[in-house]
Amino acid sequence: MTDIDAFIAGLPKAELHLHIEGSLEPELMFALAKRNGIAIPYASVEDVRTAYAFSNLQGFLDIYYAGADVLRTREDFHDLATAYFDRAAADGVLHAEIMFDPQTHTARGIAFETVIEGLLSACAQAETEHGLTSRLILCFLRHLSEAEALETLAQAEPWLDRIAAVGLDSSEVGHPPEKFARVFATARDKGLKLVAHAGEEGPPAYVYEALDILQVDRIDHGNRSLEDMTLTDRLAREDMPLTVCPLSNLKLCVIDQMEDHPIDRMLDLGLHATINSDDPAYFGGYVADNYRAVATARGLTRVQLVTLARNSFTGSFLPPEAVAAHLERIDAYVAAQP
Ligand SMILES: Nc1ncnc2[nH]cnc12
Ligand SMILES: [Zn+2]
Repeated sequence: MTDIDAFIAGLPKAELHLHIEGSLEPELMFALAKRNGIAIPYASVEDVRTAYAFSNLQGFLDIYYAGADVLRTREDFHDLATAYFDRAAADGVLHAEIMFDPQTHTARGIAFETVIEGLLSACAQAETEHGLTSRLILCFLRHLSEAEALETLAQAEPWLDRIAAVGLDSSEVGHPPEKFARVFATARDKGLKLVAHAGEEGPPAYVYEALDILQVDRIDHGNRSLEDMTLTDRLAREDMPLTVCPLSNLKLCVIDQMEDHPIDRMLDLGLHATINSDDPAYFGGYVADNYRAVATARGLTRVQLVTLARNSFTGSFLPPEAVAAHLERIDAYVAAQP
């Protein structure tokens, strides 16, 4: 391990953009398929990994939704999230805000309760076993209708005190944030925080809509904001967190090579950028791998890495006193470095 790898592994960090369904490793996919007696269209773990070559977001989503079919019981969701938390804890993650896609499961006849109770029990266990705190973000699939999103929000009603935020994911182009104006207004009225994927493949106009119409608290990805300097100035001025996902950007061809990643440009522009893994089982790495990949390709300094880690806590939905305690942990870690 190089100095910078070790520095990244020990750096206290939060993960703010992680789809729990995207943390389904091929080994667990096979184990759950066996446990639930489900046939899957792959002969081996290697066969699955070979299939994970994507040329855009939709190509990935098709495989990702198919993979989720092995998730059937509360125990499956618990095991999925526990596997993620174990990996995250090993990567120095102290707090994780986890997205889940209930519609991917309710459309297959899996009850909302099964999904969320499995996830919540894993969240409680991660706090006991690793001291890792977490929040849940309920994402609406934007290729489905606003009425279906409202129905999903209604199903979530008994658990709203255990859901931090709602989000918007799936196929971006052709499904602008505006389509979900009423469901986000309803969620805001219920006291939920708001996030949305915007500017991953979609144009800067979608980022404006997420800000002005949905009134989000964070932008997931936001890469294409860099095409519009008026927008980047605004994002910097408003200190709007961007949950950037370098390995995802590479695998989904948002960038051609990691050497082209704009993470340091984002920091130079004063943007509140954070580093995250998005769908680590599909994109080849967890959060520390994402830090390492950009650190190596872009020659990031320790000061820049610390800024990214600080941004992850200040951009989180933790209360101010918890954020302050995490920032102190980062300071103590940095002070203890040789
Ligand atoms: N990167 C991504 N963009 C949109 N929807 C997603 N769902 C899971 N990962 C996603
Ligand atoms: Zn995402």
